[in-house]
Amino acid sequence: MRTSQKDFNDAVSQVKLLKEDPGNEVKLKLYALYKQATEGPCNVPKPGMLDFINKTKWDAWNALGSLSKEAARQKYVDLVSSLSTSSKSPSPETPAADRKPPEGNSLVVTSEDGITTIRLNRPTKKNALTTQMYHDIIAALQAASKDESTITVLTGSGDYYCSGNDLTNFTHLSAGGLEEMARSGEVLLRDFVDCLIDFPKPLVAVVNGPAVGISVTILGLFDVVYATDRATFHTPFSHLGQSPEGCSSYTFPKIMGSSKAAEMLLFGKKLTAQEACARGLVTEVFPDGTFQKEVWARLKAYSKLPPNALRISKQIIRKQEKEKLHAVNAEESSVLRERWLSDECMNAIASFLSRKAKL
Ligand SMILES: CCCCC/C=C/C(=O)SCCNC(=O)CCNC(=O)[C@H](O)C(C)(C)COP(=O)(O)OP(=O)(O)OC[C@H]1O[C@@H](n2cnc3c(N)ncnc32)[C@H](O)[C@@H]1OP(=O)(O)O
Repeated sequence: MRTSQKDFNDAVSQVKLLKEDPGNEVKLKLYALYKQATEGPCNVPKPGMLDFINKTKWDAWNALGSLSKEAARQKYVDLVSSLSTSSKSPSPETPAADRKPPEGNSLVVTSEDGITTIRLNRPTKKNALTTQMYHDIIAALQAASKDESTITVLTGSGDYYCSGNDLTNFTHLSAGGLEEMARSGEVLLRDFVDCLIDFPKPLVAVVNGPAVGISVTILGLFDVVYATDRATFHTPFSHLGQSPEGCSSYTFPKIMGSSKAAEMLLFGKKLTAQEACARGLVTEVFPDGTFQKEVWARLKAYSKLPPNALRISKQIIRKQEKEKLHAVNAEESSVLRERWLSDECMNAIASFLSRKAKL
């Protein structure tokens, strides 16, 4: 059956009324089909490499090749109709457990039983770290260093611990363009990692699921790392045209030996929790079913230890390394600034944004 112009116009109006955001991948498909349906095959010049968003949209439109306007209209209408069906609000009978939890603040900080917990809370984005979240974690660590708690914990909500840097951070360009974005990224990264290096109390990572990128590299700066057996540890820097940060170029070889570190940091070998534990990056692995119960019981017991003794002991353990770690952090951050401006990195980010590549 042919799609009429009216069906198409109705579908265009329906998109504006969708109750749920259909996500970037679908929005990109809708954009491309709309352009093809209204203007025909893509014949406008390709946007520059730095113009991530418009380049991604152009790629999606261009990928439709010589698809006819009518076929594009039909695909657009079909896609919108599938979205309208799937985004109906849940009926009153839908059990609460089947509904998505509300996603409020991206970072939730709580203090209880002598433990300050900093929880990454963007489960639908696998707890990817936005620029604002780096600032908020710095502020939370600064507050935790002075509060009454004995131990500080970093963990995640949902099925992931953290998928690393939010790759859309690269698309928020200010008037200073990419150079300015890279410069401010360097400063933010250095401040964030400095804060972890200087953190005065026991710092524990409760790794509740897979960890990627910077959420893995900074583990070398934690005092204890507990992981569910579902966790994986992945540092795909070369795939992203980037280089290691979080002092991992120094801590990883020290923790696991240079060739095991190189396998992770150069070739992006993804480790299971057991492998990470065998290499010394993880302190202990727990079965997923009892992970939360066992870990929090253990931490509650540790939090009753005398806080000043813990603080002083941590200081003496870490003291010799601090200067070295700050120097490594400054160098890694500066190298990354240049990497972010490279074609290799820009192509990798553009590729993620256009959903051509998954790690
Ligand atoms: C200023 C400091 C800079 C510090 C430098 C740091 C460097 C790094 O951390 S490098 C590592 C960066 N991270 C990645 O490259 C991971 C990219 N993500 C993925 O490869 C995958 O999403 C996945 C393997 C983490 C999960 O795959 P899957 O289970 O199939 O789930 P989805 O891909 O559908 O993800 C759901 C949803 O979340 C969005 N998302 C996930 N990770 C990120 C991310 N790192 N940045 C931005 N967005 C992310 C993903 O796009 C999906 O969103 P929607 O399509 O809108 O649903």
